[in-house]
Order: sequence, then structure tokens, then C-alpha cells
Amino acid sequence: MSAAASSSSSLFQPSPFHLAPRKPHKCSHRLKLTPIRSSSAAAAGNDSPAPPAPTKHRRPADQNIRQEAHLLHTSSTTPNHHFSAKYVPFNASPSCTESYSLDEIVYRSQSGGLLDVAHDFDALRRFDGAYWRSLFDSRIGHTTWPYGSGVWSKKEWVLPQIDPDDIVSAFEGNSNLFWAERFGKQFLGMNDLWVKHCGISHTGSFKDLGMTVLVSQVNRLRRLGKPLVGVGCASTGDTSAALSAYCASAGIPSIVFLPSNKISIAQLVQPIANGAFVLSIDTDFDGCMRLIREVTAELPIYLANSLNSLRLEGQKTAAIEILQQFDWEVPDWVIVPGGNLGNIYAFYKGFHMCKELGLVDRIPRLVCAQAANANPLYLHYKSGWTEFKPMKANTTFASAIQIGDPVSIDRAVYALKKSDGIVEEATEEELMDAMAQADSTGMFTCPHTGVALTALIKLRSSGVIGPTDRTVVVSTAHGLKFTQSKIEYHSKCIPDMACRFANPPVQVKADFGSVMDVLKKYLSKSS
Ligand SMILES: Cc1ncc(COP(=O)(O)O)c(C=O)c1O
Ligand SMILES: N[C@@H](CCOP(=O)(O)O)C(=O)O
Repeated sequence: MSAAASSSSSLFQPSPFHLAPRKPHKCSHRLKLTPIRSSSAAAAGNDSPAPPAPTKHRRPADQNIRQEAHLLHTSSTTPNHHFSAKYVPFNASPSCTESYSLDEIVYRSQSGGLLDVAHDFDALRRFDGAYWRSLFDSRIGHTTWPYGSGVWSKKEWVLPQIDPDDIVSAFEGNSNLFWAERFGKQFLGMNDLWVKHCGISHTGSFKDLGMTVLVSQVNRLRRLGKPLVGVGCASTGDTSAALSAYCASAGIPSIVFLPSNKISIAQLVQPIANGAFVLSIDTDFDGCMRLIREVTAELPIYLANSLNSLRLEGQKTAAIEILQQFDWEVPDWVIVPGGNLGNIYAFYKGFHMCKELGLVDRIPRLVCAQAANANPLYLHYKSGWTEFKPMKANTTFASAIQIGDPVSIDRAVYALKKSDGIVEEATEEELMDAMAQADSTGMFTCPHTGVALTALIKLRSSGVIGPTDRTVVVSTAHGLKFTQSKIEYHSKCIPDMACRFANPPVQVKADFGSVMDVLKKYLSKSS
């Protein structure tokens, strides 16, 4: 049975760990949060040149934060129309005049190529890097709608023209940049290693960053009267979870195409619980992707995969956030696991915008990491970027990146070339070992993060990444979505895998002597 298939089917069988469920805690305290808003025009969405000096106040009791933002937005004397964005063909020549309003429903250029969201850089450049740094910094840690979100705190660079009223947000982003002190020291001899935990998020993956943008725009389109009956995606489990949650929160129907028996139970249950229309299709992700593209070309269902460049506008904010978390100092390396290959470009775009607009003076080198069982980008890179060949992806524990025909291949190649980037791969054993090693130092990572960590281990051992290089590994999903793979690893029941870092529980008889014997043996080994 495949790793991913067994993840789903064996979940309800008795656990090898024999752990009793815990009693829930009774919670007697509730935190009361007093929303704070900045009185400055900048924080209200205007184009004020001066960064805000926040003033604390209490909004009227009968007003919620969305209404408060609405009042600020409509009463402002300087409408937020200075900044704008539109679709253009991806990597088009400067003489190309083809463009589309973001209010059009379009996913491809006239020639069938990818699109990109182009911002009006002349308008953004009217403010210097110090202004933008200070504006973005001023919005962190507040509940002001919609800037409490790590994505919408960069609204002017994301969807500048959307009305805050149309935004569908779970205050996503602002994820932990974790100093991996022990992992870096113990396994790599590194002192400046960081893990950007994008999976510690509303639906447990970085997809929330893009989905808030896409679903907000759909909300706007429906309000403008566009005949959209729903939003659809093909998914390996994370895009579908994010789409269904954001749609449910806005009351918009969502339709998800999932490859049967190829995603974890935790991922499968997310769209089911959020009320999506779930189609389990007897094919792989690439097959689902082809089908959703055909369906969205026929029916008024909006396409939510990252082929739709709106998604990447949200995802790029993770890069801006990393710079912000380092006080606008640029790391040397950023390592991202790649599947459909939208995210690696999103990271490039976020870093590139910060450089172009004067917030930083360079960009980091990017590494894209793939599972060896689904490695079309890696093979393309190794061939010296000669002809790209889609492949049939094989089963991998990193099931969310089991993709053989990535829609954003051109974007990924562009990002890697522009950032002096590298592509690495990880075998099943390497990625599972790396995940277990990271977990043993206090993280709880997903197999995709294991792929990125393997890339780091390889580049460190070949000396490409130095011991003091500031390096960020992007963790893309929460480990709790992939517990079955951890159970199999720690139970040492994966065929042809040594599971070198397995830590299985010890079965002990319920008497003092037996427990003492086991503990003494353990303590003598560890001292
Ligand atoms: C957990 C996880 N990590 C990494 C990726 C890869 O992202 P991308 O498809 O943008 O390359 C995905 C989805 O593909 C994912 O769900
Ligand atoms: N891992 C993804 C695959 C689809 O990627 P997308 O970014 O194009 O939506 C998923 O979780 O479905």
C-alpha cells in the first residue's frame, strides 16, 4: 500500500502507541482584547506620507472592527486610489501592452501563458523604503481591520483597490520565525538557522496567505454582480482546506477535487467539515488539476489554484514578513519545498518588491526542494534548464508535493535564475529522517519541511551553505496534518527504511519493579 494511502486507511485502526485520550481541561478564564486602532490616515488605508503614530481609543460598543474600518475608509478625504494593480502576461517584454483589470475573470494570457499581478511601481515609489518599513511595522500586533492580518498589513502591495468591507480574513500570516538553535547546532554546526512556520496558521498551511486574497476578490466580484456560483480547486490537501475555510467564512460555495486515497485524513476532513462540495476522484493531483481547469472554463466557478496569480500576491507577504522579522536585514538563504511551484515565485516576488522599493538592498539566494519521487523541476535544473519534461509523480510521504506537471514551472525557473538559486531533492528516507531530527529538537514538522531540511543538510555538507550563513527554512504545513507518517516512522514499520531516529514507546507492565527497571536502563544509557 502506498504511504499516503495507508495514511488515510489505517488511521482508525488501533494505534501502536496505546496512549489513552486525555481529559479536556476546564477553562475558567477568558482573555478580553481591546481593539486598538491607529488614528493615522496611513493605517486607515490612505496614502499619507507620514507613518502613523498610533493613538489608543475604544470604538463604540455597538460597532465591530469591520464597521469601524468601513467608516474610516468612507470618511477619508484621500481615497485609496493612488495605488493600483492589474494582470499582465508573465515575464512579458516591456513593449507588451496586454493587460486586464483584476475584476476580470482571466487566468491565462492571449498566448496561453501565465499571468502576473503587476503593481504600479511609480505610485509605490512616491514613498521611500523607510516609509514602507515603518508603515508595515506599525500594523503588527493590532486588531485593526484588516491590517491585523500579516497579508493585509501589506494591503497596498497586495490588492490596493479592494474595499476593506470585501476582505475575508482570518488574520492569517504573522507566523513564527523560529530560531532553530538546537537543530542548527547539533546537526549542522550552524548558529543562525531559522524556520518560518507558515503552517502554524488558520488551516495549518501557507495556503491561507493566498486564499484570503483570492476569496476576498471573489467576494468583491460577486458584490459587483459577476455571475460566480462558487470557487473550485484541485488539491493535494492544503489548498482545499484553505479554500473551504475562507469560502465558508464568507458564505461562498466551494468545490474541491481531491485525488482518491492520496491525501491525509486530517486534510480530507477539513473541507468536509467546512461544508465544501468534495469530489474524490480516481486519479492523481495532475489529473484533478486538468479536470478543474476544464470545468472552470465551462462553468461560472472561479479557479482557486495558484495558476490564478492572485494567490501569489498573498503568499509573497511571507517573504516580506521574514525581512520584517529580521528588522529588515536580508538572510543569505531561503529554502522552500516545491510542488505546483507557485510558492517559490511568490517568495521571489516578495523579496524583489522589497528591493525595488528600497526596503532592503539585496535579495536572498533561493533554494527549491523537491521530493525525489516527484522531482520534475530538479531534473530540469540538473539538465541545465534545457527542455522541461513533466512526469508521472510517484507516491511520497510529502504527499502535498506529489505533483509531476507543475502549473507554475515558468515562474519557478524565473525566480531561481533571478536569485542565483539552487534546486535540491530528497529521497523518502532522507526527508523522513530530517523531519524526525527536527522534531527531536522541539519542532513538529511536516514531511514537506523534511524535504526542505534535507536540502539544507545537503548544501551544508557540501559547503555551499556556510556555518554562519543566515538561513531560513520555510515550513509549509503543520505536522499535525501528517501524524500518520510520523506514527509509521516511529513504529519502524516502513519497508526498506531504517528509521534511524525512531523513538517508539516502551511497553511496560503495571508494577513498580518493571517501571523502575526500564527507567534505570534508560537513565544509565542517557547519562
Ligand atoms: C505543505 C505544502 N508544502 C509545499 C507545497 C508546494 O507549494 P507549491 O505548490 O507552491 O510549490 C504545497 C503545495 O503544493 C504544500 O501543500
Ligand atoms: N499542495 C497544493 C497543490 C496545489 O497547489 P496550488 O498552490 O496550485 O493550489 C495543495 O495543497 O493542493
